[in-house]
Amino acid sequence: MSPRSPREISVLVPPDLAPLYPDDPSRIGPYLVLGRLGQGGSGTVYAAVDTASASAGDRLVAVKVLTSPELESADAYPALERRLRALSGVDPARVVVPLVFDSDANPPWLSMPYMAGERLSHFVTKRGGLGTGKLVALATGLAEGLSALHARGVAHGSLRPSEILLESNGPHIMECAVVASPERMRGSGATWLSPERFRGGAATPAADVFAWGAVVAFAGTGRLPFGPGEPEEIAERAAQGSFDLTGLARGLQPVVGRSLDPDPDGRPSLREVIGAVIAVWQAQNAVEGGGGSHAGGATAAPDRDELARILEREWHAVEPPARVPEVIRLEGRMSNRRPTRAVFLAGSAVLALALVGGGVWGVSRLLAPGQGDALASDAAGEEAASPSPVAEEDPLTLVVRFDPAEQESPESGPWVYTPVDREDEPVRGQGIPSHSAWAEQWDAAGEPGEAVIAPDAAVLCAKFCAAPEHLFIDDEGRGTWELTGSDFVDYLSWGPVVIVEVTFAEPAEEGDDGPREIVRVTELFTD
Ligand SMILES: Nc1ncnc2c1ncn2[C@@H]1O[C@H](COP(=O)(O)OP(=O)(O)OP(=O)(O)O)[C@@H](O)[C@H]1O
Repeated sequence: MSPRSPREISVLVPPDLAPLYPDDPSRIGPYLVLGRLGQGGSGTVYAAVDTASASAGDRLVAVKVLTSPELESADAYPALERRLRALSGVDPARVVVPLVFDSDANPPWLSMPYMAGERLSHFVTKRGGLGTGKLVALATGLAEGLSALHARGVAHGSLRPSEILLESNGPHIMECAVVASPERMRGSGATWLSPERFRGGAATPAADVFAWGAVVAFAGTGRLPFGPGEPEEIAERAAQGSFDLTGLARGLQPVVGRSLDPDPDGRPSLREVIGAVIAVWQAQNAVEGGGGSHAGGATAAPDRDELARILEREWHAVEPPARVPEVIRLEGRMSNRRPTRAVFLAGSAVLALALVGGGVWGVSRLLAPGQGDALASDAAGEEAASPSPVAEEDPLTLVVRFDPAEQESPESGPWVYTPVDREDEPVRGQGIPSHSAWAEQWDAAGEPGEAVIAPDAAVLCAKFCAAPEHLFIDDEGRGTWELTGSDFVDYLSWGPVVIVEVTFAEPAEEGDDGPREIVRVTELFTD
């Protein structure tokens, strides 16, 4: 057996992974794309590899490229960013939450843990309604997941059986990134839409409680609670509170019935829902001689231990098919957005024109004394006769723009940067701008140059660290999250444009005109 090359890694992939289409991306953000998991109304989901993960079992992620109609308007993107950021902080026990996302990308994408299991819709359609124990576990698990979302200010808005995954350790709520519009839901999704949502109302916690009731009724009976028919007929019955819960475990009928109240104010809170379902389980277990204290009740605080106990005792989920090991070669891992030479040259010409009148915002704060002068002389065109942008007067510290789309060799370098500055003070406290919106606030202030990035360079990033919980900016708008030069290089092979302050190493020898070495990078950003 020959030893595996360090450029190969082993990944456990699903046995039935569909191949990529010719136009599918081979790389999304930091991930290598392996195959297709499926396509829905809001985008395409790919199986992809997190090459940074050390364990074969955890390397597989699902990456969803969002192309939903809800994202067609420009103002949808800031809202998407806020929502993804909030979702990243949701307790992942019962909700599939984003690991990394890029809402600036075109199209935006998010990665999530790869989840194997069966959708509730398929499960019930194939096997009929769930038994009481499993139904109670599903009902509490979903209510717990919705509570976790609401605790972060996120209403799901489009909960339905096809977005509930029955996984080996319990149910999981999926598809939280984009709220399906009432128009999109009205077709086949009318059953799960509360009357106020069907009329076009916003996603709210009360509407999620309604969807919870409809899903639990369906899961318990195998039938649609408002019966079959055209969406308008179903909505009419929902608006009249005309549901049929025959066959649903008797103890659950009152709380499910109240959840389906056409009036949002008449619906129980999730806390009441959880208390009521726990009480049903405890009563049943007492009758059957099982354990369980009778401390539940419709308004008691949900008991996390009891929820865990219910799942442990009652959840016998479908075991997913075993994943198979696959060796992935990392060679040829390249950005999908490599520029042509023509694009780069065109960009340089525009930058040369932009030199005159370059501003100096932050230069006094961001550069050492005297370095602003060097930039000003660049702007006045004194460098025009110089053969190299890295001539002797170049400062050791410079504010620059790295645009991954301009990198000829995003993995091996040298890396192209453009000096930038700005005239105005950035407005703070207006929310976090996108990478591109932030970069546009900076003007070119010098010719592009080439540098190498020391793998162990100190890197303080703000937004480009990508994982939202890593966004730490100090009072001066500088990144505080520590990475290394290697991480920054990796980012340059896939990420959006970034504005950073770089510090170069002292030239080894007088007159050395090779690419300068960057030993420190600090991302500049506002909040
Ligand atoms: N985290 C994940 N892990 C594994 N597979 C996933 C994951 N997320 C989605 N999938 C799979 O990707 C496919 C598409 O899912 P997606 O939720 O985008 O579409 P959908 O539910 O079919 O339609 P819609 O977008 O209209 O809800 C489905 O087969 C789904 O099981």
